[in-house]
Amino acid sequence: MRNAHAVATVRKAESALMARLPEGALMQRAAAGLAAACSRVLRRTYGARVVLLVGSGDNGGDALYAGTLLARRGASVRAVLVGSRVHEGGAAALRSAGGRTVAAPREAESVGDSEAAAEIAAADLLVDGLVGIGGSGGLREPHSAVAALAGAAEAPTVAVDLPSGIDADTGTVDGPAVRADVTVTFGTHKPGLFVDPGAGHAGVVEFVDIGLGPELPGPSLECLQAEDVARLLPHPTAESDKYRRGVLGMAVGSDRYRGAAVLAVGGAMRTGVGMVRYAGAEGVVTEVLNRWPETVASTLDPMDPLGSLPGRVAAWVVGPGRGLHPMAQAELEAVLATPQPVLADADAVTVVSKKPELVRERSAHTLLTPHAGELARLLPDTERADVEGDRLSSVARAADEYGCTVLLKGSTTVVAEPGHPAVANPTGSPLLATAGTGDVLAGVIGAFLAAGLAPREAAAAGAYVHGLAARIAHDGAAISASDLFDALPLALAEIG
Ligand SMILES: NC(=O)C1=CN([C@@H]2O[C@H](COP(=O)(O)OP(=O)(O)OC[C@H]3O[C@@H](n4cnc5c(N)ncnc54)[C@H](O)[C@@H]3O)[C@@H](O)[C@H]2O)[C@@H](O)CC1
Ligand SMILES: Nc1ncnc2c1ncn2[C@@H]1O[C@H](COP(=O)(O)OP(=O)(O)O)[C@@H](O)[C@H]1O
Ligand SMILES: [K+]
Repeated sequence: MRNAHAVATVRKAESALMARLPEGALMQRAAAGLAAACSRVLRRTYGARVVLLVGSGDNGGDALYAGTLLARRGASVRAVLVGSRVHEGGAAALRSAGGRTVAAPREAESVGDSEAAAEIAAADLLVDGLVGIGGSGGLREPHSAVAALAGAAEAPTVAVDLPSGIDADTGTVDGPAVRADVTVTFGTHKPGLFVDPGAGHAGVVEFVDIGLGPELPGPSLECLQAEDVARLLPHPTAESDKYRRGVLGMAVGSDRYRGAAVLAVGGAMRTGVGMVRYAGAEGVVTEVLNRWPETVASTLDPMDPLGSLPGRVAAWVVGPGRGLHPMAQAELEAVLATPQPVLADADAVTVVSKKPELVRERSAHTLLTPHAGELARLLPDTERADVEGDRLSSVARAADEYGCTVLLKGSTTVVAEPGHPAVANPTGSPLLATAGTGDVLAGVIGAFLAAGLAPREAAAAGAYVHGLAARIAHDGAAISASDLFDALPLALAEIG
């Protein structure tokens, strides 16, 4: 598990730890880890040209002390000083180790022709110490101009604590920001390293333990790793039978959207569900049975559709491709009236946004799985762009408002549940941005719910497996939702 803490929490823990340690000890620990990571990226430190981008805070201080260690190992180190002040101790240490400092021009227009620009262009390695957790808002000038030069340079970039220009708590990016190949983060991960667009700027995230652990409370965000998912996955045993493995009720697809039913049922089947009890219109039942003959399917009686919904299920998936007509709404209400956990996706999310009490007043578990547009509908005065701009706060707000688990799909899938840390999925991939993959996801998570996983864990594990399956299915060309069927068992086997 990778844990992340909000900046305010990190600050508090750091001051508690600093009070017990000699002055500067934490920065030395951070710098040692940072220098080691730089050496790994460089492979050969001796003779390498290392350029530090140094802002006026302690993030710059870390870069300067790490640069000092690299200079002592034979690197040629230049520090480009950006901003009104510099960490004096760090700058003095670097100079005494043979490094040089170069001031960047204060005016953004002059940065491009400066000595600093020439140093950045000729570097073998750039170290981004412009701003860390003390950053607020988008990068100001001349930081922004220096970040742009770093982006245009050929050298790999190692970011100190986090890429400058990303918001540490949310991962939002306002204007230019550093794109790192490696981010070396100290004490704990920062939420913005796991959530796009910040995550996309961080590259490979390396963690340096500076001894903060005992001072930290529980995380605000978790990022599951393969071993965490392996612990969650249901594994059939000798005593298993189809009922114990989990029976999933599925009210998905319609005459208009038959594919949604085939995709969602397939997602559940290929994740190892014990049994799917499917209910739908006659034409859809035929399609589902043609592709998945193992489905236990019933045709809804047009005179009494609710009466023909299957019973004896451990969990429900409702909504994908089901439509918004009154009958679909009545069906959703009937399913939500059962005591089983319910995953409500797509059209069902839209219905819930108009009747929040359907979920709020439920005592059984509900998992909503909106994309950004659907989440915007769930929240008052919220546009899609607001959700995309701050995925973490938006999904947490929806979970609180509806008193249930919410999984927000998209560039980083994030799961929130009141009273628990949010979860960010690390396996997502833009390969999944194609019609129907969300239907498959609903089936995958439904299989986990039916097997007895709690909604937060089912959602997080489902997103992980789904993203990994997309990567496995991808052999260089584009993939479509049906390609996930064969890849899902491979993803599950890879996780173990
Ligand atoms: N506090 C501690 O105990 C430790 C802190 N460490 C480092 O210290 C960093 C935090 O240091 P600071 O609190 O000094 O803060 P930062 O160094 O992150 O940033 C503060 C400086 O950046 C400027 N700044 C803020 N937002 C800006 C923007 N948008 N554009 C341009 N300039 C901006 C501020 O005016 C200020 O001068 C951490 O990220 C980490 O790298 C590490 O040394 C480990 C120990
Ligand atoms: N840019 C992206 N990067 C990573 N994953 C994405 C991206 N865009 C969409 N996805 C994923 O693709 C799936 C799309 O689901 P959804 O929006 O419900 O589409 P559909 O209803 O067509 O199936 C989700 O799992 C979502 O997280
Ligand atoms: K930084």
